Amino acid sequence: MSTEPTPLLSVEGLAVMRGDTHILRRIDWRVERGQHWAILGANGCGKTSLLSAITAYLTPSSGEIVFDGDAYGETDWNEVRLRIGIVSNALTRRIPPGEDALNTVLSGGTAQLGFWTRSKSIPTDKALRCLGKLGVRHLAERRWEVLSQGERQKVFIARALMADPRLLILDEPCAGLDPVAREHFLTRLRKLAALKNGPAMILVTHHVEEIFPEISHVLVLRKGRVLAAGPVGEALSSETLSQAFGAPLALERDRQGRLRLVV
Ligand SMILES: Nc1ncnc2c1ncn2[C@@H]1O[C@H](COP(=O)(O)OP(=O)(O)OP(=O)(O)O)[C@@H](O)[C@H]1O
Repeated sequence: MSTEPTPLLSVEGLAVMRGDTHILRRIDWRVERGQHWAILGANGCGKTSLLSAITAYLTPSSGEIVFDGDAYGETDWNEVRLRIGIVSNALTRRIPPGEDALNTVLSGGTAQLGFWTRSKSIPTDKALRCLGKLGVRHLAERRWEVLSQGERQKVFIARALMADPRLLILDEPCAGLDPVAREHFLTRLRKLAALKNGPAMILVTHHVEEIFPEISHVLVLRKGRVLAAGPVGEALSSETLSQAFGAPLALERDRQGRLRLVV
C-alpha cells in the first residue's frame, strides 16, 4: 500500500473549451501540502480560468481535479468550495458599501459567493482574530466604502480566513496598491504564509517582485498550456518568462534576493 501523502490539489489533463476556443489545454499540476504557489503569465493565458475550473465556476471539458481528497464530479463541490478561500477584485466589488469590516469578516463564516449570510453562532472574537492576523483589527467598525484599497484587501482576506480554508487563492491582490501599501501588504501575506497549519496559498500575479520568499513554487502559463511548473529557483528563468510574455526579458535578483524583471 502506498504511504505517499495525498496532494492538496491535483489537476490532470484539464482542458476547457468554449465553442471553438481552447481556453486551457491539458493542464497537469500538483500542489503538495505545505507548498505556496505563484501563477504567472501574460494577459489572457488562462490564469483566472484555471482557478475558476478548480473552484467549479467553469466546467472542464475534460480532465480530473482532486482537491483535498475529493474528486470533481464525485463530490458536492459546494461543500468543497468552503475549504477554498478566494480573494479577487471581482468579489470584493460585491461587498455592501455600508457594511462594517467586522460584519464583512463575519459573513465569511458561511462563505459562498453571492450568498451573504450571517449566523449569530459565529463568534465575533474569531472574526476579530482573523482581522488581527492581517493587522487590521482596529478597522473592525469602519465601513467598507471608506476603506483604502489595501485595507479592503486585508479585510477580505480576513473574511476568507473565517472558514478556515485549506487553500487561499489570491487573484492579483496587489493590483491598485501604491508601492508602500504593496510592501506592507506583502509583509502581511508573508506572515500568513509562514503560519503553521495556515492555508496553502496560490498567488496570481504579473509581477515577479511580488513572489515573496515563502512562495516555494511557480506555475507559468502560456496560451492555456503549462510552460513551466516547479520550485521557484528551477521553473522561473529569463528564458521561461521571455516565452511567457513574448518579449526578451531578464530575470534578476537584487542584493536582498528579491526577484525583478528587466524589460
Ligand atoms: N466563457 C468564455 N468563452 C470564451 N472565451 C473565454 C471564456 N472565458 C475566458 N475566455 C478566454 O480565455 C482566455 C483566458 O482568459 P483568462 O481570464 O483565464 O486569462 P488570464 O490569464 O486570467 O488573463 P488576465 O491576466 O488578463 O487576467 C482569454 O482569451 C479569454 O477571452
